Amino acid sequence: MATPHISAEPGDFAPDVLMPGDPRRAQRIAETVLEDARLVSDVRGILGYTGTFDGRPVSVLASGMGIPSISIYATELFRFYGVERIIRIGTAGGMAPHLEVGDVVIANVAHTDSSIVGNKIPQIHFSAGATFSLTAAAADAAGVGHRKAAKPADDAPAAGRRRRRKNGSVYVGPVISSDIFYSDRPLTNELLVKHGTLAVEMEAAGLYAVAAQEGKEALAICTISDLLFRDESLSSAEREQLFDKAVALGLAAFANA
Ligand SMILES: O=P(O)(O)O[C@H]1O[C@H](CO)[C@@H](O)[C@H]1O
Ligand SMILES: O=c1cc[nH]c(=O)[nH]1
Repeated sequence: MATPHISAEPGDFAPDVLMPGDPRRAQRIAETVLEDARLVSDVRGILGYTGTFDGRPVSVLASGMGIPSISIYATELFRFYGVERIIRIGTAGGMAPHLEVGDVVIANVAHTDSSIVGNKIPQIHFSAGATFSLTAAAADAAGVGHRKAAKPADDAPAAGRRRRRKNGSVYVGPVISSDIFYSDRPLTNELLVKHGTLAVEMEAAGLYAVAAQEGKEALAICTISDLLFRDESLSSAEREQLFDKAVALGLAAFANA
């Protein structure tokens, strides 16, 4: 029983699915992290695989870019393939000044400018939140615990700040899931940072809204691929390959939540 966008048969997907945006990142995760991975869907080049990790069945399916795209794949997996939990393995632009390229953000909530999510329930500003148990398990696996991650003092010199910490720090906090990649809204970005937003990406809020609607579970774990307020970014090849820590946290969350 294929759906319009997934060619797999019932039972082909595991209840737990890792979901990167990029189909080539999905293929790399399947080939380098999962055991005995087999291709279960390739409609539109959106590759889906099922294998095992530490003896537990796990699938990986790309979402494509943006809330409409991830909403289609998440809905079809939850509604027609028995999927219970989806963890997005994304990239994101760092907004908060203490973030560095290579850091990881566990998105406990996702603000959005998307009307699909914002207007989901008439007259209500829908709150797009991750599943608590997955968030807590991912944070525990990262050693972040449930306390706010330590930030460098505001008056520390920038170079000193960078020397005192390693790339690959993990933070738990809000992201903005925007419909606009090439955004020209400096005031909006400044206000989002003032309100504690860590990073910008394009899918988490849509995934959380679909999970809420379908009564399922979801989380987004994003690796910082570029910095909005500093001239630093990864190439497309690096964005395809930089997922190790996020995948490890996602798999730990599936195992321990
Ligand atoms: O790397 P992925 O997971 O696709 O995530 C980010 O990258 C894309 C934009 O380049 C958007 O999908 C954004 O959310
Ligand atoms: O949506 C995104 C993803 C990565 N980097 C950005 O600046 N925006």
